[in-house]
Amino acid sequence: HGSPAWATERDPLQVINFPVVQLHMSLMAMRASQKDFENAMNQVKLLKKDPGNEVKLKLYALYKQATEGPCNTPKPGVFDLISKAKWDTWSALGSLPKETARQNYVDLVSSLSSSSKSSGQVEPGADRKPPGYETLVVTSEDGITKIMLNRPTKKNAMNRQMYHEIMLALEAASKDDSRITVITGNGDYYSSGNDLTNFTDMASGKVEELAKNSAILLRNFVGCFIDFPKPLVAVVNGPAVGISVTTLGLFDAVYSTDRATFHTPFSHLGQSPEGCSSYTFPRIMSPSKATEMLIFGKKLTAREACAQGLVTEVFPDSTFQKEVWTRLKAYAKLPPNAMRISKEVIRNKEKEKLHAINAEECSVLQERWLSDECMNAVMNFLSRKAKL
Ligand SMILES: CCCCCCCCCCC/C=C/C(=O)SCCNC(=O)CCNC(=O)[C@H](O)C(C)(C)COP(=O)(O)OP(=O)(O)OC[C@H]1O[C@@H](n2cnc3c(N)ncnc32)[C@H](O)[C@@H]1OP(=O)(O)O
Repeated sequence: HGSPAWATERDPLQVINFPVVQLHMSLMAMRASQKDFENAMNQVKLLKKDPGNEVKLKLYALYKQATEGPCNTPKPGVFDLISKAKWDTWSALGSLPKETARQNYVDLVSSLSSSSKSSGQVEPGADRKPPGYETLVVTSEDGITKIMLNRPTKKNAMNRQMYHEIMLALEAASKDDSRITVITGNGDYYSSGNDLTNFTDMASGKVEELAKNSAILLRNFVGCFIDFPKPLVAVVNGPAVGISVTTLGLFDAVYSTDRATFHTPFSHLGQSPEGCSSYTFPRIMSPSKATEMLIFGKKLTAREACAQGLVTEVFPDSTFQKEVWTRLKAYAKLPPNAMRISKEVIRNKEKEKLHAINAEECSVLQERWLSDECMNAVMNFLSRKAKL
């Protein structure tokens, strides 16, 4: 975990990369003195749990408003995401008086300190808890390990952290005593695919090195799906885009709500297929149907994706969760060794081939990421000129 620059500047925010804690704004009527304000600044440095970026931005904005007044500095450029987020939050405070900002800052820190103290108490058995994830919620019950993508406000876009955490969660699930592993999304999307802000690092130079490292990350990520030993099921709770669609070809079953759509707009983004889809999709759905999706970016409805064989079964959205989980719980009662060995028999013949395809796709993409076509498409999205 690398701390972003804004967390290490001389702001009153010094810590990062712990799970988000719940924010409870205190409505204290008392006015905060300068001394209270200074105490609060010191308290922030002592917080045991990171309050999460949203709260830290709020703290930053209140601090600036309390000490400098309304924001009147120039708006940072589109690629300077962190400065822009700070600027946006400070600007949003408008003409809030300095005293009120100071009071709000003190109240906010006080609520964080009490929440940090109460969550610091050790629960019985806490030492047996699985490691925390920032971008996922991972649970295991009834023989099923559920890996839920958990960035709903970003439509579960996959940032670097999420790629790493999915790999870790799959590794853990392959070894735990569950029989089936499920990937699903929190909120209205399954996933909007690669987080396009992953590209903003390219603005900081060393682009070839970054593209090379990203290709390694992608290859390892897809490799985890190719090698996963237990039945792997996608519970597609909403629209799916990009890499969240292509990897479906490596799952053992894909259950979808009728609200979902399946979209791989690689040409629109100046990119090319990954997740072994250049191999799996033509086999699953026919070469020409795969062309429509992977080259022309045709978006499929869930029913169309089912007719093409990418989706195993579609359920009405109103009964989706209930029906799918009832079915999965029944499947999870089947003998685990038989399921694992059957998967081996079905998949092992293809494994070597899939790893070779994966390597080739990643090396093509490494070049694509450096192309004008790709950079223009990403910039259009980030500057709010384009959406899918
Ligand atoms: C060299 C660098 C390489 C990088 C690292 C490589 C790692 C491996 C790469 C693997 C290759 C993968 C390829 C793909 O997956 S291609 C697909 C990429 N995805 C997209 O192009 C989708 C972009 N998003 C959209 O078009 C729309 O957001 C969407 C249609 C999905 C939803 O529209 P809607 O209007 O309903 O919602 P919002 O746009 O308002 O979204 C809410 C907030 O979520 C943010 N968001 C959504 N999707 C993404 C995304 N993919 N990347 C970044 N951010 C995303 C959106 O900006 C909103 O944020 P704010 O509330 O802050 O505005």
